[in-house]
Amino acid sequence: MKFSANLGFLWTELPLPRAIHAARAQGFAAVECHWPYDTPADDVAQALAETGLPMLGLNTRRGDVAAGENGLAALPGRGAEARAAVAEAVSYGAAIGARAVHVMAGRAQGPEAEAAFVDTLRHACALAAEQGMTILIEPLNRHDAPGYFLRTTDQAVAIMDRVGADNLRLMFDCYHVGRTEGDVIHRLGALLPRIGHVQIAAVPDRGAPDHGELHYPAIFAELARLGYDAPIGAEYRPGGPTEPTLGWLRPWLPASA
Ligand SMILES: O=C(O)[C@H](O)C(=O)CO
Ligand SMILES: [Mg+2]
Repeated sequence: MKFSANLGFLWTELPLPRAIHAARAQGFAAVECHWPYDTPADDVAQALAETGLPMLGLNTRRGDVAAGENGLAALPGRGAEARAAVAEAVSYGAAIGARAVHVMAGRAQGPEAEAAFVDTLRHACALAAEQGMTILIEPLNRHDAPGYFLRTTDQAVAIMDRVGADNLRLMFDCYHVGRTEGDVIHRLGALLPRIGHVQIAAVPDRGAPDHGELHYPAIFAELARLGYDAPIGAEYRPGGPTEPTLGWLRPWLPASA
């Protein structure tokens, strides 16, 4: 197994370029982030070049976070802002060589929200395809993201079918699936052809993937059996400095690391 450090949660006390170096020093094979937009893309690109780590993905902006917004793509009447957020993410992602953009749906419900989401995703997929990038959508659990449009993996598959784009994939976050859907190992196998990225954290506390309801050694063994060899995103809250929480990673590092 190879792992990607999610720098939206790990090493958040460091500026993003230094966090990329910290991830490399600890043996991660890749990095991913949430909202890197306050950091000049050139600085991120330089850190990636210095470390040799790929940037797997970044998120579209969420909108007015202070007002509780958590994405724009499924908000009826907000299509222009959603498209601008997609354009910004694809442009920033292209500048740093990122492989994927996670388009955040936002808090909305109902057929109009679904139509808005599908419309934004079709646009996003076309834009991302020009850069050879993938678009990801991620169901978020109701405890952490109340009111979020995209709730379940079944709903995500239905949306992907409706959009009908080759570069649209599911972000399968074992934490979110474990919190509300369960049956993680079975779902990974069933959804493998639709999955663009896998993320991990303990359930239910979202700590390091070494305790809690999900037994990650079994999940990693299943992913290996399925032939999944892309880096898995460590998207957990370390609750302090990251290094002391990395015991789970050590068995997966080469002996020299
Ligand atoms: O929270 C998550 O699981 C995400 O992956 C994310 O991108 C931000 O909500
Ligand atoms: Mg996630």
